[in-house]
Order: sequence, then structure tokens, then C-alpha cells
Amino acid sequence: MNKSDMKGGVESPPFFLEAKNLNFSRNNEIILEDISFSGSFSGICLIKGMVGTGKTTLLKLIADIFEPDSGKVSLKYKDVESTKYFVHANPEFNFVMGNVQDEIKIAGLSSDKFDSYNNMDIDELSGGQLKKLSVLIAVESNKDIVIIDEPFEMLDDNEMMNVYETIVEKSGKKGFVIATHEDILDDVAEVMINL
Ligand SMILES: Nc1ncnc2c1ncn2[C@@H]1O[C@H](COP(=O)(O)OP(=O)(O)OP(=O)(O)O)[C@@H](O)[C@H]1O
Repeated sequence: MNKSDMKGGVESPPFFLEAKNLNFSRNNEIILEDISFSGSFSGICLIKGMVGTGKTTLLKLIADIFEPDSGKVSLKYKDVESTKYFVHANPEFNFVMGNVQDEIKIAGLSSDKFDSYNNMDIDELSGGQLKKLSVLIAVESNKDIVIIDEPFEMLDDNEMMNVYETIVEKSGKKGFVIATHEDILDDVAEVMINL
């Protein structure tokens, strides 16, 4: 641990998310205009806001999927740019192989953790099952941070609680940046960005 990790004898949170004068447009329509914020966290950072305010766009900028028109956004882990795993809101976008076993293999994971899904084709799973599997694969990845767009969509109360527990249990071991309309993570989030 270097000296900068300690403030007054207490370890400071390892993740630092910062946006400075961030601007992003699509087809001549301004989606994000002069957005600035910053925050440190060790587990969960939430992005909240009404429908169409730009949460998905901001997540994709944070994940380096989109480039800002101007300004900057960065997500650091212990002072260096973090490695990131992005989970799309539409769960089908997270699967490219057609088969769960192959999907787990290309994510570099052991199939033991996914016993109940093994030997299944992606099109045999419901939207909710794919959503849950997307999150499970992401949290098992070796990336510093998991960026998830709407982890609770399509889930019933029971599955929502399962996904909540998976995220909370892993937070601290890795970081999460999550956009959601649900309030379930509000109490455990260390940073909340409202768009
Ligand atoms: N490819 C695109 N071209 C033009 N406009 C777009 C494009 N993608 C998104 N937008 C617009 O950008 C705005 C923000 O979209 P975004 O999906 O980031 O919002 P959101 O806050 O995630 O919405 P929701 O709560 O519905 O998930 C919306 O007005 C949307 O119509």
C-alpha cells in the first residue's frame, strides 16, 4: 500500500470516478451537456435519473465504449485506469456464442460456477435468466470494475434479491458502477450520480 492510500490512518476507497465538462451528442442531439462530478468508492456507485436522461450513454462513456465530444471521464483503481467489464441492459447483447458453455469459456471462467446453466443454448433461456447469467459472468470476471446497465430489469422479486445479494457480496472485492431505476441499492451505494 502506498502512502496516498491512507488518510488519517484509514484506507481511502480505491475507485475514483470523475467527469469534467463532459459533452456528448448523437445525430446533432445533445444527450449529455457539461457534466462534471467526482467521487471515491470501494464498492458501489449508482447512476440514477428519469427515463431518457442519459444513464446508458454515461455508462458507455465510463466503459470507453463511447468517446466524449469534449471533456473527459475516467474511472481509476488505485490511481491507474481500471479494467472494466460492461453488461448491457438488453441481456441478449451480452451473449455472442449461442451456447452457455462457450460463453463461459470465452469469458475465461470455470464452468463449475455455472452448473445449472451448462449445456444450455442461449435461446433456451428467458430474458430474466439471461439477465441473471450476464451479471453472474460479469462478477466472476477478473476485471477491477463491473459496469451494469439495469441489472434488475426483467426479474421477479426473488431473483432481484438474488442479484442484489450477488452484487453486495462481491462489492469491496471489486467495484460496481450501476444504472438503475430501482431503489434497492440506494442504502449501500457510496456514490450516487443523479442525471
Ligand atoms: N443512437 C442514438 N441516436 C440518437 N439519440 C440517441 C441514441 N441513443 C440514445 N439516444 C438518445 O439519448 C437520450 C439518452 O438515452 P439513454 O439511453 O442514455 O438514456 P437512459 O437514461 O439510459 O434511458 P432509460 O432510463 O430509458 O434507460 C435519449 O433521449 C435517447 O433518445
